[in-house]
Amino acid sequence: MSVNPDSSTRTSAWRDLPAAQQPDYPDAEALRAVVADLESYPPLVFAGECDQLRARMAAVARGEAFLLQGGDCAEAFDQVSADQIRAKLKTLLQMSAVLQYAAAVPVVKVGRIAGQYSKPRSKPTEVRDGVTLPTYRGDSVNGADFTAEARVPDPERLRRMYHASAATLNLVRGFTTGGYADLRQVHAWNQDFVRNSASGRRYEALAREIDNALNFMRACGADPAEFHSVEFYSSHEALLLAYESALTRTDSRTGRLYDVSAHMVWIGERTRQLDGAHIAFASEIRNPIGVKLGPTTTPEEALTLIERLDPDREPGRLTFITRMGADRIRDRLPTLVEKVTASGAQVAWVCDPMHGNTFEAASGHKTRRFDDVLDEVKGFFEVHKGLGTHPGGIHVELTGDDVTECVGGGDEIFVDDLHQRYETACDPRLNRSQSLDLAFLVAEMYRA
Ligand SMILES: O=C[C@H](O)[C@H](O)COP(=O)(O)O
Ligand SMILES: C=C(OP(=O)(O)O)C(=O)O
Repeated sequence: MSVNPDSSTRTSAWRDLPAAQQPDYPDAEALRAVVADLESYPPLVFAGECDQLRARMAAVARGEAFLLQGGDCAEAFDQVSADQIRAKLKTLLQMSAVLQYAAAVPVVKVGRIAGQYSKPRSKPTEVRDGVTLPTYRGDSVNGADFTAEARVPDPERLRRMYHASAATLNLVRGFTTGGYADLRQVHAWNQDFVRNSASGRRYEALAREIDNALNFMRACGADPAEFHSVEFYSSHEALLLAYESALTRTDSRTGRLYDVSAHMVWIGERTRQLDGAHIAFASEIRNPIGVKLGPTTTPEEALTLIERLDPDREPGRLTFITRMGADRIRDRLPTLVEKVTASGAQVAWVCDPMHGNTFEAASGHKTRRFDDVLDEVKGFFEVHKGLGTHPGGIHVELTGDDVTECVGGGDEIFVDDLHQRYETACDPRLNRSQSLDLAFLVAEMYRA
């Protein structure tokens, strides 16, 4: 199929370039019709909010704030429910409270949420019991069921992605501004969790301290609006260019193009080719942009990415999300950071400790060791401390549910437990307890 639907008015350079990891739609006309509809739909976010996030990310790049970016590896259409969205949000709010209080740093909160429906894959096909079918590429592309019918890419799924994103974002906005995210709720976020988990109990002790601090401030007459709601932003991988491009709009204030499918989008490790369509697309939009950098990234590539995506060297515009693997971060990251810093660019450096640490357990489950995740974050902090640069944040795959997908953590999950609640649509996520453990440990590292 072509990602070059004629109906678009947003002609741009990316359309003539090779686009990796795009679905092979059997019906080009059906794709064109969906894209035309998407082009007419209202934006999911406002350009002004993207600018606000860019300003927040500029503080991260300058070393004045910390990014917490997290959520599902792959959102799924059948999981757009109040319970699941609330659980994810609660986990992120708890992590953020830990970081803000224990590390005393402003936290920029960004979900992998309300649009994270598309997955780049290592292989185009999957084989089970001798049967070969196209690989599952996320609910925005095809179905996860292992049947020939489910695996056919269906452009109607792009429309469902838009509606699922809109419903999710609507609830997220309700939760974050309607009282649920009020700091007075620090205990409520933990209520269902505290009794049976060590990290829950540790959190509860911290929540009591926050409560005391709030009471003290209130007694002093200070009760700022910032305590009653939370700035929360959405993000996802800008993978499907037909969708992302259909959701670009010209901002009436500035005349610039924004991808209004999310506040921030990132370009993945598999699609960041310098001469490819994804980088060209990202260079044309004004949103804050992330780029994943794996262990093979050369300093020259990083510098060219800066040239393409942040030619004005604007702090907050570009975030490098490194995902090297625990065994390589101390070796690969220093040169990249050194050369980028020497170039004068002020990017935000963020650690994704998940994607370089995946392995297959004997049971066949894809998993990650909590200790490897932690070790990669430690390596990230060590490198930045050594170079005098700012460890700007973490980017994590997590869920608010008590799944058993990653091994280890304080409430330890063993390899033999993986089958119990292995629910991810793609890669293994930290569960709530592991996420909180990570937040406490990161707070300690940041403070140190
Ligand atoms: O989340 C990232 C990728 O989509 C995922 O790691 C790819 O997994 P695969 O190697 O099973 O295709
Ligand atoms: C695919 C992802 O990561 P990466 O591009 O780093 O492999 C992801 O974050 O979902």
